[in-house]
Amino acid sequence: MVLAHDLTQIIPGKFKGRLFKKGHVIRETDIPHLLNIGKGHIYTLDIPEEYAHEDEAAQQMADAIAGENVYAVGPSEGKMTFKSEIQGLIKINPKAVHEINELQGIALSTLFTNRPVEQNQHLGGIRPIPLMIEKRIVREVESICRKYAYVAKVIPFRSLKVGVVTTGSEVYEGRIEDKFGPVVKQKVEHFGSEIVEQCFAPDQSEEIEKKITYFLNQGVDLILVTGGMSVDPDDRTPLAIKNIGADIVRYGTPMLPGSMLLVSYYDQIPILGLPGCVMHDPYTSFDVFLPRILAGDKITIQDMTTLGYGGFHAC
Ligand SMILES: Nc1nc2c(c(=O)[nH]1)N[C@H]1C(S)=C(S)[C@@H](COP(=O)(O)OP(=O)(O)OC[C@H]3O[C@@H](n4cnc5c(N)ncnc54)[C@H](O)[C@@H]3O)O[C@H]1N2
Ligand code: MOO
Repeated sequence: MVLAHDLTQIIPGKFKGRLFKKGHVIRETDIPHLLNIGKGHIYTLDIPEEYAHEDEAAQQMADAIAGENVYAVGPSEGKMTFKSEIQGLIKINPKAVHEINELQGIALSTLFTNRPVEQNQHLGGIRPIPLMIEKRIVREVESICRKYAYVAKVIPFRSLKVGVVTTGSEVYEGRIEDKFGPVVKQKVEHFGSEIVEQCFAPDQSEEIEKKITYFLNQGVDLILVTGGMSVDPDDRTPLAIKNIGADIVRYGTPMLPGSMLLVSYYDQIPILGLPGCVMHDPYTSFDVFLPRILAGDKITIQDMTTLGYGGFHAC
């Protein structure tokens, strides 16, 4: 007899995958292996006209869901897996995902939207739950996908010229070595952008303003001002950003770490005030907004205020 679907073996901690492939002709020597994974009975294939086999349905739905720069691999065990063609920012439409999952017998699972992804990174997967599913349901998935501009896509990062102003009299006067520059450089370069120059300023608003203005005149695409973001009398960065006339989206971000982050725009140029934790903690609110800015998103106040729910990252 011919197997109607893939058969899965799970050995905890060691293996989870396909032991027998759909279409395999079962031989006598397979029987002990089948019994070892608990299969005393198997399905043979007799699909009514109005139904689609899980593999075929998964493939058809994956084609409808995969948008720009997303491709799908499979089917394996009735599932198609989405992957990214490029490094970029993933955009998932949660409304569409929820609507698809409300259909009987469909499981679509994705990453959260607005996360950076690497080339070939797994983004999600879709499978019908039963072995066969009504073709009508598959068509409904396709029509939901047509209704929205996208369900899943990846936006490439732009290559921006970035200016860094590092504040702190202790660094400016050479009392301590700058540790902020290398961290910010590594993060910016990882996404394919470039720090054109790093300037240093003491804890004086006018000096910080001069350096920000210098970068605006240089025509950089993004300005990062490091340190001086909290409450000491020597923390002058928010004042300096305000004084040069930038529109402050928000000073204070409900995420830990990174609560003292400031996002602002001068014309279209984003100017970010980065608190000390960005230098110290591996994942902060800066890691949320940097990839979005590089992908061309304009950061809104809602983007910032909604970060609190789920925004606690052990700080
Ligand atoms: N009473 C309060 N204390 C703190 C608050 C607060 O709201 N109330 N916020 C905390 C948060 S959150 C953060 S994050 C930190 C740091 O904020 P700052 O951005 O103001 O950091 P600084 O005061 O400029 O420096 C703190 C620390 O880091 C060293 N530093 C700064 N820049 C550099 C550099 N380029 N290279 C090496 N080291 C650097 C600096 O010497 C200080 O030791 O504030 C919390 N506290
Ligand atoms: O800006 Mo601070 O991270 O909340 O540590």
